[in-house]
Amino acid sequence: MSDDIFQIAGKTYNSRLIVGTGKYQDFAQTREAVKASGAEIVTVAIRRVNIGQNAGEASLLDYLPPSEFTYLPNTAGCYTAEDAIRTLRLARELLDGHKLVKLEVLGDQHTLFPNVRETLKAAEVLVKDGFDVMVYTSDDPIIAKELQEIGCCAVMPLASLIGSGMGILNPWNLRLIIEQLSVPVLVDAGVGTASDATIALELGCDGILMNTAIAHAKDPVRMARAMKLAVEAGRESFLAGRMPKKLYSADPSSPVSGLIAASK
Ligand SMILES: CC(=O)[C@@H](O)[C@H](O)COP(=O)(O)O
Repeated sequence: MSDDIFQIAGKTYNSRLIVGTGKYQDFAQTREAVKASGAEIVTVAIRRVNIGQNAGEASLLDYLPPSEFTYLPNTAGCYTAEDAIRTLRLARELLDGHKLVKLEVLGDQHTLFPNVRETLKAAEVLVKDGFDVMVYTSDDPIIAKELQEIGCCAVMPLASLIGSGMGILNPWNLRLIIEQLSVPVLVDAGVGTASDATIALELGCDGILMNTAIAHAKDPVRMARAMKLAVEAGRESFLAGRMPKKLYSADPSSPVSGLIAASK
């Protein structure tokens, strides 16, 4: 049993990878990729994916049963605090009082950047209403701290724009957020490939949330496996502690003293 515990809202998980469930060919492929990723938490856009809202249609719940996965309903597509709150209250009804949610309130359709003013407003209401709120936000350390103070159970700054696959654009801001917060910090959005995930965990992020990098890979199931390994490698590397960086100079790998003199 590892002593490297990853907890969200008091529950322990083995995997530090949270995956989205959108953008796949069909629910069968979603399931295969999620299984390959090793993720135990799956996030679901309540406005886009059927988990019982549309009776008579295929439901994700049949492919990813809540007995096997922790659901993280999210507010993708919401542009106001009011919309986000309403959406998560609906999710709570659909999932029998479920409390763990992902809040995202978007600023505009072009960037899908978070609207932090509306995000803060919604977070206050949802926390008071008893939700465990994992919150998508910008990589601004001041806002991240405010969200923790409001009572969010995890803060999730973007690596880069949702769906862009641009990777981590500002590792320095992420470092500031990680240093200052005591709740888990997860990178959410912008991952393009497995090395991005490794870097996020190496920086000290507690976990990572991604969707497009897996769903839009040529082989989503294989990429899901790669992400699992990348997250594990990044975490191990973080815990191992990297060798100190030096000024640009070499350091021979073999000893320099006691060398046998070369014969003439
Ligand atoms: C699934 C989800 O919640 C997305 O809104 C999330 O932000 C992931 O972004 P990527 O698709 O860039 O991984």
